[in-house]
Amino acid sequence: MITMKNIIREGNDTLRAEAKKATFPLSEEQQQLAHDMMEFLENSQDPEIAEKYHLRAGVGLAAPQVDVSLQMAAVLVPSEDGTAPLFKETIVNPVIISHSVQGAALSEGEGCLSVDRDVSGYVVRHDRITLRYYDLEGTQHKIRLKNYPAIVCQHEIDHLHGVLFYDHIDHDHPFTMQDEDLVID
Ligand SMILES: CNC(=O)c1cccc(C)c1Nc1nc(N2CCN(c3ccccc3Cl)CC2)nc(N2CSC[C@H]2C(=O)NC)n1
Repeated sequence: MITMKNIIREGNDTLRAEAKKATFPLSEEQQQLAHDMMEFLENSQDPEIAEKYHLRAGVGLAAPQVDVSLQMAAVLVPSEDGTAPLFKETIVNPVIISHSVQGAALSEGEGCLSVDRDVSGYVVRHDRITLRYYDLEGTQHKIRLKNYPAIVCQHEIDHLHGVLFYDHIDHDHPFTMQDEDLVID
């Protein structure tokens, strides 16, 4: 299982590299990694397992964060009421093919499993995106996401291109955003 010791932190060059596009069929090893990444997110969101294994909770994990420079990320955004997740998918070779002009940012800022410090400020992203990606079988998908799931996917796609959330923060005006941008709780 993946634990925090497998997650690389700021300063590791892999976090700033352009990850390699996956080719299909994925290797057994790459398929196992996808499974392990999703399992990490599930474990991290379970208070008992997270406490037992000292896991930081996350809703997304990109392969470069476990030192594998491959364009693959696991996303598991739970619903408020604990029923079916808002979004659960392993996205391979994801591309944002269109997006809203309107921006959005998490009201509390963003955290990252690879950043062991609080960096405050609005991370303004696209509120709505049309995302093209491949699943583990190599089937192409084109979906529209908005608000929190859209923000999480943009955060994970950034990791595949060596971008970290605080690269987007205007440190002179960290809590300034356009009037039409949304603040998401
Ligand atoms: C500095 N302020 C903050 O971090 C911050 C502070 C307050 C609120 C938010 C909303 C903040 N922001 C933020 N909170 C999260 N979590 C909230 C708690 N949750 C969770 C926790 C426990 C069980 C189950 C779950 Cl689900 C896990 C996810 N996640 C992200 N990000 C940024 S996009 C990728 C995603 C990620 O997985 N990061 C590790 N940001």
